[in-house]
Amino acid sequence: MILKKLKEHLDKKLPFVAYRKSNAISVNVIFQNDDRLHTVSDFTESGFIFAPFDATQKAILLPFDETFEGEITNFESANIINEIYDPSAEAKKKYEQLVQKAIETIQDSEIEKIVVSRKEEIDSKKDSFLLFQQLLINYPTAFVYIWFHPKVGFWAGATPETLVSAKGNTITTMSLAGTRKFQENVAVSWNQKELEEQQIVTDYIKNSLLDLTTNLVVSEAETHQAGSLLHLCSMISGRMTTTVNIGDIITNLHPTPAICGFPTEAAKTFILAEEKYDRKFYAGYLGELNKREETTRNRNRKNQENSAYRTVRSNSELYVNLRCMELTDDKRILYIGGGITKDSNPESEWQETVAKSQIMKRVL
Ligand SMILES: C=C(O[C@@H]1C=C(C(=O)O)C=C[C@H]1O)C(=O)O
Repeated sequence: MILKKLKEHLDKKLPFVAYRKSNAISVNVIFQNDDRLHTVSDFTESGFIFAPFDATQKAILLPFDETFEGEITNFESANIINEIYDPSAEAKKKYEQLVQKAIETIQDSEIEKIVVSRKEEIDSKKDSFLLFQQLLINYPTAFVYIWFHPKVGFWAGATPETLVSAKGNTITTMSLAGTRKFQENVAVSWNQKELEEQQIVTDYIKNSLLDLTTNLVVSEAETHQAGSLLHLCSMISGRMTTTVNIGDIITNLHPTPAICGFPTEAAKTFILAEEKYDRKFYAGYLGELNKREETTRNRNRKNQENSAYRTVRSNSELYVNLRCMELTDDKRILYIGGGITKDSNPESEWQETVAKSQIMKRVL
C-alpha cells in the first residue's frame, strides 16, 4: 500500500519522504500535495526538515500535512546482482591528494581535524523503491529514508548518526567518529589517533551544549556497529533550559567536527575551497522537527471531565545525512568522507571511504 502510493506520488512529481527511525519497525511517510517549496526560517516550524551541509543555505521543510505510518510487510524481492563498482585510479589519486593537503594544513595551523569527502557516480536505473526496501532490510539500526522534491532533488540513505533528538526539553545526541570494518569474532581495539579524533567531537558537543542545557551527561565512548562498519560512539544527554529551543541547539551543533572538523570555521573554509564540489545535502541533517505529541492524563478520577488535562510537547528527531546518495534518472551519486587529523594516512583514508561506500553499493 505505502509503496504503491509513494510510486504514484513520484510519478506525479509531488514531494514526499518515507523514513524508518533507527531500530523501529514502522515506516513514516509524508506526502505533500502540491509542489511548493517550503523552507525553514527560525526552527519553530513543524515538519520533516532536510537541511544542506552549508548552514548559510535554506533547509527544506515538508509539513506534516498528509502523514501515514505503517509497516511494509511484503517486500518486493530485489535482485541483488552484487556488481563490483570499483572507483577509478584517478579518483583514488585525487582523494589522496586532498587528504595529504588536509594533513599538511593541520600540521601548519591550529586546525585539529578536517572531514574531507568525495562523491562517486554510478550508472544504475534500479527502481528507487526497491533500493529503499533494500536499505530497510539491510540496516535495521540505521535511520533509513527516501526523500523527493521536484524542485530540489531525490535522495536516499541509511545513516547511523543522530544530530539531536528532543523529547520535550530532554535532548540526546551522539559523538561519532573513528571507522573500522566489522569482522566476526574480532574485538576491535581503538588506537590513540581514533580516540583523539572522537574526543574532539565529544568536547565540541559538550561545549556547544554547556550554556543551553542543565544535567549534561556524557557516556564513555563505546564501539557502535553500523552495517559492516564500526565506529566509536558516546551518548550525550541533557535538559534544555527554559529559554532555549531546538533551533538554538541545532544552530550550535551543526556542523559538528564529525562531518566538518575543528575549529569549525577554519575546517569549513578548507572544505569549501579544496573539495571542489558541492556537498549539497550530504553531511547536512534531516528528520522530524517539532512533531507535536499530545498526552491526556486524569488528575482526579471522581471528576474526570474537569480534571483531565492535556499536555502537548514538541519532539524532534534529527539525523546527520551520511551513507547517502542522490538519485537521478540513470545515476546514483554516492557521498562519502572521513575525518583527517595530523596522524592520518592518505591510503588508509581512501580505504575507509571505499569501505563506507559499500554500505550503499550493496543495495544498488
Ligand atoms: C563523514 C562520514 O562519516 C563520519 C566520519 C567518521 C570517521 O571519520 O571515522 C565516522 C563516522 C561519521 O561521523 C561519512 O560517512 O561520509
